[in-house]
Amino acid sequence: MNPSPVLLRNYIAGEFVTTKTTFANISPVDGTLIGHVCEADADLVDRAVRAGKAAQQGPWGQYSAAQRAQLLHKIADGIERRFDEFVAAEVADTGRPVHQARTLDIARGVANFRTFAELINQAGNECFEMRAADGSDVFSFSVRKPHGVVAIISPWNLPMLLLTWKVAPAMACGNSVVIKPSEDTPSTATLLAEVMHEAGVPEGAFNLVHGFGPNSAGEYLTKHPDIDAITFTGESRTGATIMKVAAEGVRDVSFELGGKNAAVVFADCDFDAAVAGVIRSSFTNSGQVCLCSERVYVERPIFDRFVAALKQAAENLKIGYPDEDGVNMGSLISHKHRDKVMAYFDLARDEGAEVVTGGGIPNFGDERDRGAYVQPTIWTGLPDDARCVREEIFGPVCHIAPFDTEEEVIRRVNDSAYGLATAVWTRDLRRAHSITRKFHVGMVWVNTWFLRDLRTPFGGVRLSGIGREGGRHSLDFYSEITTICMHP
Ligand SMILES: NC(=O)c1ccc[n+]([C@@H]2O[C@H](COP(=O)([O-])OP(=O)(O)OC[C@H]3O[C@@H](n4cnc5c(N)ncnc54)[C@H](O)[C@@H]3O)[C@@H](O)[C@H]2O)c1
Ligand SMILES: N/C(=C\C=C\C=O)C(=O)O
Repeated sequence: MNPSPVLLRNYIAGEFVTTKTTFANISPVDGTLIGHVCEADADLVDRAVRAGKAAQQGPWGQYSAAQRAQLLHKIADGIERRFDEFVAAEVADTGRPVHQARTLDIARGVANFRTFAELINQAGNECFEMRAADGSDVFSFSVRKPHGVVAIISPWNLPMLLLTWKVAPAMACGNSVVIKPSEDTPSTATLLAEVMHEAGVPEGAFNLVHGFGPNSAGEYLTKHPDIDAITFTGESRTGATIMKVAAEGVRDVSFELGGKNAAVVFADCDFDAAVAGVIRSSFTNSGQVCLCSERVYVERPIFDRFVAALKQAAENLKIGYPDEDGVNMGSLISHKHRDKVMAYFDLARDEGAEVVTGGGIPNFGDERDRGAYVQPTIWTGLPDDARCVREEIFGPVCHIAPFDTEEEVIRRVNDSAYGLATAVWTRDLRRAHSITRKFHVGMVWVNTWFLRDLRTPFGGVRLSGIGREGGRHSLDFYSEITTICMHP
């Protein structure tokens, strides 16, 4: 049972703002009311964007890169000071294990601010020298300036991690931001606004509006003519909708979208490590990670043994309350999302899948039966053109199939409308080097998964996204660059 319901407010021009229209925030663990959220209407979104624009002409627009870096470290300090509150808020909204919220979600929130504080402080700009036709030595150099006001729209699966992955570089580059978190996970974004306020972020530099997508804050924000760039993380079809809106005014976009990622397990792999790795890549966060492996291909000589081992490992996963000792998996984000996942469980049977394990809803015999839990599920026996093998499900489920040659598995992995991430398990270094570049994806992990160096480019191809963020790639997206040519 959650403590007394809280009221989550918007944050605009340095002030917390309530609204008459609110929506409920419901716990996915037991269906109880966590609190109410103040929904921003078009006027309030307009106020937020205007505050962001005004901030560019005020003190925030005068901050040097070093001053912005210092402020980002102060924000990271503020999150660390309230770390347990952020963990509790993320767990309340999502039902995830406390351990994951501590070691992944909130820890990455701090790391994102610290990483981009360092990067903006060290970032140099290009400078070239040439001899002009008149014999003069000419210097051409570039300078970075902010776009202005950046709309940041984030999803519910890794709320704090993904929101700060965008807020940190956007502010590092001097932009004002208006954030619109998912309606399913409003709590840590609201805590972040409190930390921004406590850190003394100049008014209008950071603004928060709560609401939904269509005909609500999300749409009002992306359609606002004073939004200079849009960074969005979410479903591919939502990205397509936002891209059409961004075309009005030709605004820059950065999209991190859906995936139908593959894990490829060769017979020469470290078997136990590969089993543990595929369990992680299929069931972390109840499979609600864009990078999760919903397709698993195993070289035929070890296929039967691997299926049996993966089945056993999946059945050993502890599903339960977020704060239970040793819990590995929590609930899905909502009943609505669970209905979507369960519809795929039914579809898989209709498409002829063999259910190796799972496929249903766990029976706890307590209030968790009012939550949004599903069983970790493994299928086999489906053809590559089955919908369950081609469409993103975004739950704790994977389909496992045998393969015989490298050429075959590369072709099958690439036979997808998505292209986000692939995980490869092999001890053969030659093979690892030769096949990894042949996958049409944004990222490939070898003998690991979701291990992140925040300086590297992150993003997807095809329906999985547009652009790359991470390291200087973020600085390039969140900056306008002017090239200046100096003739003596
Ligand atoms: N590639 C990545 O890095 C990455 C990371 C996380 C999640 N995702 C993807 O996100 C999806 C799950 O997240 P979700 O269900 O929150 O996605 P979603 O697209 O339903 O919503 C994402 C955000 O967009 C807002 N939104 C929805 N419609 C909008 C519109 N028309 N205009 C403006 N805003 C709108 C929502 O309110 C929410 O804040 C999955 O497909 C997952 O693969 C991708
Ligand atoms: N963008 C990142 C992760 C995305 C996870 C998708 O659910 C990251 O690790 O920076």
